[in-house]
Amino acid sequence: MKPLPFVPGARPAIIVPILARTGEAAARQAIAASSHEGVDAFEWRIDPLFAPDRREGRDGITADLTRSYETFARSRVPTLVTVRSEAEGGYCPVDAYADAVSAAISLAPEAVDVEIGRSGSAELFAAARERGAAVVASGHTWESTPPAGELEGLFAQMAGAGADVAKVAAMPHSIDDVLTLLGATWRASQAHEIPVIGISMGELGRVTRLCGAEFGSAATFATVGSGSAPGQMTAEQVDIVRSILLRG
Ligand SMILES: O=C1C[C@@](O)(C(=O)O)C[C@@H](O)[C@@H]1O
Repeated sequence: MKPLPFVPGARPAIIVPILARTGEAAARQAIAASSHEGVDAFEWRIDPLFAPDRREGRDGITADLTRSYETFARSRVPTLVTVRSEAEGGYCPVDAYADAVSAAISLAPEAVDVEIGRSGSAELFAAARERGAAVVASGHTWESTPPAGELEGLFAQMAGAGADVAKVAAMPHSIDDVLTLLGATWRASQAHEIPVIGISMGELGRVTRLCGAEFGSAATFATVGSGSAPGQMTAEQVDIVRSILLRG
């Protein structure tokens, strides 16, 4: 288990997703979540601001982002800013994706999520680097869990593209799928220099959110309040298991 470049400390990180329709609501959630000691990073999911039913326009969104990010920047907790596209289970239309990630990068957060499967991802990697943000490359398969070779190929593609962190999330339909994801995560953690994150979603995959670090995963997404994906557990629950596994 390698530590994330944007999180101090070597223990598996607890990342709390912040998902709200406005920047102001997101900032309020971040303030509430920062009082939990076990929280190592926020993931501000800004894609709801780019949803097709929003009417602010790009200038209004930029103003909301900039104003609200001040709260994140003042926090002791580092922030990963994520735009999840509609293609991978989020709210941002694919044709607005690159522009939305550019807006995320211009906030100069500690880290930015870039979906490896979107066109223009290489340029976004470079832009994030230039701004000093670590790149968390990501790939999600919501329908099923691909075979181990494909999952390992995805991790390798991310590492080869120069990501600082490689993250893969897949939906299981059986315990075999969960084991496939855990095995691929373990082998990727041994094969690449960068930290990897492997998540099996839904009820079946919950064990990967609690014990993923034992299989080489550097972080887990856990909630304070509402969550951002099926199967997420509370930060409190994950923190208890983490301290048991670390024998702390
Ligand atoms: O990539 C991920 C992982 C995730 O999908 C999960 O299953 O916990 C939650 C998302 O918010 C995040 O961007």
